[in-house]
Amino acid sequence: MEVCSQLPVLPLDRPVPQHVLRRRGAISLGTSSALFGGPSPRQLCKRRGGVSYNSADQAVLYLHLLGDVKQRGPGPSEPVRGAPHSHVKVDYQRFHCHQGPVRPGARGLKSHHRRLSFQRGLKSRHLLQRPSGPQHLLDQVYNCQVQCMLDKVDSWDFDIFMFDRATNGNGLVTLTFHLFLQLGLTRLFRLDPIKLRSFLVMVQADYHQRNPYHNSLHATDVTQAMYCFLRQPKLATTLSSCDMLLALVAAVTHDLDHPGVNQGFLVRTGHHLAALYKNSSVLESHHWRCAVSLLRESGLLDHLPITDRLNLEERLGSLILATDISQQNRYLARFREHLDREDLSMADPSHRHLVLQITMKCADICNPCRVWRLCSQWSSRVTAEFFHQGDVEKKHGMAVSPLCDRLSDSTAHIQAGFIRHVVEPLFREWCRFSCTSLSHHMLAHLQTNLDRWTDPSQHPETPP
Ligand SMILES: Nc1ncnc2c1ncn2[C@@H]1O[C@@H]2COP(=O)(O)O[C@H]2[C@H]1O
Repeated sequence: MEVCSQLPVLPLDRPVPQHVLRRRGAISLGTSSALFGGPSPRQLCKRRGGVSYNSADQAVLYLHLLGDVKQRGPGPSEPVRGAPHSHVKVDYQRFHCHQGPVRPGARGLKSHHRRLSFQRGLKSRHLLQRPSGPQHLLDQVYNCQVQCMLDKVDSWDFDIFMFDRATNGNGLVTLTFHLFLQLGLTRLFRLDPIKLRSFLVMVQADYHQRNPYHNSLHATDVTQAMYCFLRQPKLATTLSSCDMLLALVAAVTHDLDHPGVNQGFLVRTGHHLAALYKNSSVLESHHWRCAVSLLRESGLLDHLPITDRLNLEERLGSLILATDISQQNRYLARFREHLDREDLSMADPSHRHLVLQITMKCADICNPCRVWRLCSQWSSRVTAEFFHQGDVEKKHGMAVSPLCDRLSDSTAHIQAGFIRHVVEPLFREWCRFSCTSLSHHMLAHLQTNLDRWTDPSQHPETPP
């Protein structure tokens, strides 16, 4: 396993700052006693130093030791004298595979598991399993299921909820990594697969899993939709590889660090982000800046010339900002004008960019165009998030935002309005631009779903 060389080292004798803990995680010294099999945690604690890991790199533990330390590594346990102020890198995978000083179930290992994230915990458990156990067979079943699902990742009826369960909540990383390979982007841009994975792990972690709707599952769903759109002939034959790269990165990052409340809430509560972005496209600007910071932190594009990187970052911003739903009419009017004049030229980079913005918008709000089985789940999730915001507003004596009052709004009513006024106008234009079987399929689902939402016999609580 390759080791990232440019990882920042935690300061040796100062406490780990909270922001470093959040991004990189930290493991107490107790863990290192399990690793070295030697001194007790108490003894180690007397020494200064620490153990850290990078949340993006699941294979390596970093030990920072001060003083004269006897170390027994995970391989043949020949004692090694650490130099004062030594900084030791430990191959985390070898640590788990090697059964030497560490026994599964031993105290050190248990505490180790506790401190790992869900994602990393799963991975390490997997590495510890014996090849012949029944759990291992279950893993095989899940791996096969994931592979089978990925083979159909271009299907509009792709069940993202089942995929997320099959990947144990790691759908974003698994699916996006696969799509980078599928589109040949990893090879074309000479992307380091480890950095790509690190980037995606950080992206997934920066979505709030407690949000019913704006979480990593939504980002995965949007990325899968984006892939379906990129495969449409109008795009597949005209977009550059750079456009494709941008489109995937924008889709997967477009709601990063979403707080689960809307811009109006942030403005009215005087949130610092609202002040920072002057009450305009507050959330989208934040998602974009988070995306840029993770791109830079992962070093994914570091090998590209700086001008190309800056240009990519700017265009990424312009795609993410296009998802601001309050600006929909502006984008749609421009798109419609081109379609009416029939002057949209995919050879023109600025026209291609507008098309990408519209594609991004379609991917973002395509959930009502999915088959009912999927669409209804998204509807429940988005309503749950709206109503939760309304509950918070009521609790603090604020005016309840539109669509957020669980006493006077209903899922069916919200969905019917959203489909009629927002989704349908956008997808009608999209269908004019890309008149394919997928576009007709989406419009057909949209109509079926609208019929169900507006059928009073199915939704008796719907206001007339
Ligand atoms: N099924 C849906 N029903 C109602 N609103 C939705 C639905 N899907 C998406 N949205 C809204 O569309 C918005 C698109 O931008 P956001 O992700 O910021 O927030 C999203 C929701 O407010």
